[in-house]
Amino acid sequence: MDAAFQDFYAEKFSHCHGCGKNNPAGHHLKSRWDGDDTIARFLPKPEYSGGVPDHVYGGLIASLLDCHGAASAAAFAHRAQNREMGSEGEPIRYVTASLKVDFRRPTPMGIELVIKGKLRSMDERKVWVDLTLSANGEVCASGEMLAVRYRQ
Ligand SMILES: CCCCCCCCCCCCCCCC(=O)SCCNC(=O)CCNC(=O)[C@H](O)C(C)(C)COP(=O)(O)OP(=O)(O)OC[C@H]1O[C@@H](n2cnc3c(N)ncnc32)[C@H](O)[C@@H]1OP(=O)(O)O
Repeated sequence: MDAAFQDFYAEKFSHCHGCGKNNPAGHHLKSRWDGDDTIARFLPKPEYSGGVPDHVYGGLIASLLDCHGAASAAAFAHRAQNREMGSEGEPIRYVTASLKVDFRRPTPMGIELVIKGKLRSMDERKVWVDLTLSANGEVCASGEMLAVRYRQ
């Protein structure tokens, strides 16, 4: 499988609980291209249940959208410069400035979740990303992110 966007984060930036490869207790979310959009897949462990055992905890859903959106913003910004993540030159990295999540229906446990990102727009320092999280082909949550370029 192709390298994920997060595989190109510097070691010092790889401690995120949601997506950092250097966080042994973390989720290790991996985001990749899906045509012009982005995609990640994740199967929650049973301890991430919500109010009832067969629904996913909303905080985990927000976390998955957060990490996928920030990684997607970085990838979109690279492509806007006709580059890919990991290419030569200064890495372009983004942090989440704002994330709105709509929980549209309960998210079932025990099913691989599909998280997708779509570029809405970008300017010099900001990227707006539309996000969805689906199970069994149904959108369970959607999100809107503003990611801001991290000044190294
Ligand atoms: C912190 C992490 C460090 C490590 C970085 C490594 C990076 C590579 C690895 C990534 C690892 C995985 C990441 C996973 C995703 C997270 O979980 S990231 C962690 C959660 N996010 C944070 O902790 C971010 C905390 N906030 C901040 O650091 C600062 O507020 C920001 C977002 C960098 C912006 O601050 P700033 O650089 O001083 O820029 P500022 O002028 O305030 O804002 C820039 C523009 O954005 C707009 N803006 C800023 N915030 C907002 C907002 N909430 N709503 C609307 N507009 C806003 C401003 O109005 C401004 O617009 P313009 O005037 O340019 O039109």
